[in-house]
Amino acid sequence: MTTKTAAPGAKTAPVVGFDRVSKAYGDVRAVDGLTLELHPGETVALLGPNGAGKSTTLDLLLGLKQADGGEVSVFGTSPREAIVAGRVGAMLQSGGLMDEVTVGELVGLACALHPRPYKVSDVLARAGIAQIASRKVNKLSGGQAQRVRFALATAGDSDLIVLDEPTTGMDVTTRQGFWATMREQADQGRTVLFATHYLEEADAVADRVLVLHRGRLLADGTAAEIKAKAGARRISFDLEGDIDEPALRALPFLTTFDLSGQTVRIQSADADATVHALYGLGVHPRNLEVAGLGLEQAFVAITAAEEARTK
Ligand SMILES: Nc1ncnc2c1ncn2[C@@H]1O[C@H](COP(=O)(O)OP(=O)(O)OP(=O)(O)O)[C@@H](O)[C@H]1O
Repeated sequence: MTTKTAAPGAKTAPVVGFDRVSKAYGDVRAVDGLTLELHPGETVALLGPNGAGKSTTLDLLLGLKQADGGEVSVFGTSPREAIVAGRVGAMLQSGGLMDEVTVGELVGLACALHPRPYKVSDVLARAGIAQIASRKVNKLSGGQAQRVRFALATAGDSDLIVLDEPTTGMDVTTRQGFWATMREQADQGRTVLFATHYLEEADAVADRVLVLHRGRLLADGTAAEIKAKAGARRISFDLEGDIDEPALRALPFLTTFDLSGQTVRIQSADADATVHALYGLGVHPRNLEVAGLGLEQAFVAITAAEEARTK
């Protein structure tokens, strides 16, 4: 395997280009004027609540669905041309696996169809399914079937790997192995785009996070930038004696409030102002901690704010 690098100064087409792309199902705007570019070597997580348009976006990118408006390009060509040229490997959520064949036969077929195939034995080993190569595909557990889909996505030397919720059903060890392999792929210059509901995975693995909401891009940046964009901070402290809960709940800029025993945990859109007002109540908080949001909390804050804004 060689590392993929562009010639210095070369003007290359983006790996993926979405230019004002829309796709509706009846009244539902699944993808709504989406514009974005992906670049070589990026590992990009696509996040969004249920129904945000993640799968539709990936289907448009893979040419499995046609946009109603706008343009989708992959390596400067149509999705279909890029796929025929073997530049894209994909692992879809529940992509059908041919039931009556064995794992080895199916992976062998994927390798045979790829213009730049890897050795079948290498693909099986990388996906951790060499031991089950002779098993019929319809006899697999959910996690094993996911590994087979992963093997199909990496049957050849593709420049872009697209994964729709790839680790659903995988146990922790398999998941770790899976991401280690993906990191290798990205280190070799491949672009990896994955949709996920596991925000800790996005935080750990992706160097760019896209947050979709109702088919539109709500945030685009590193996980750290997304957390900063959410703005809010977590504040926790302990109080002694009687607690005036209504007064605490009335503190300014609170977005959440939780009182458990003598411990108060809140989120605030302006931690400085909240803490200032807290001392203004004349209480003496102990073990005061102010921390940034995790990606999961930032995601919830950003999408909730958008829900409130568009209500
Ligand atoms: N074939 C279809 N016919 C009608 N509506 C559809 C179809 N596919 C998707 N939708 C609708 O389009 C919207 C976007 O769906 P999509 O599957 O792209 O979202 P998603 O972000 O992948 O969701 P999830 O996280 O639940 O998988 C949803 O409102 C969904 O109900």
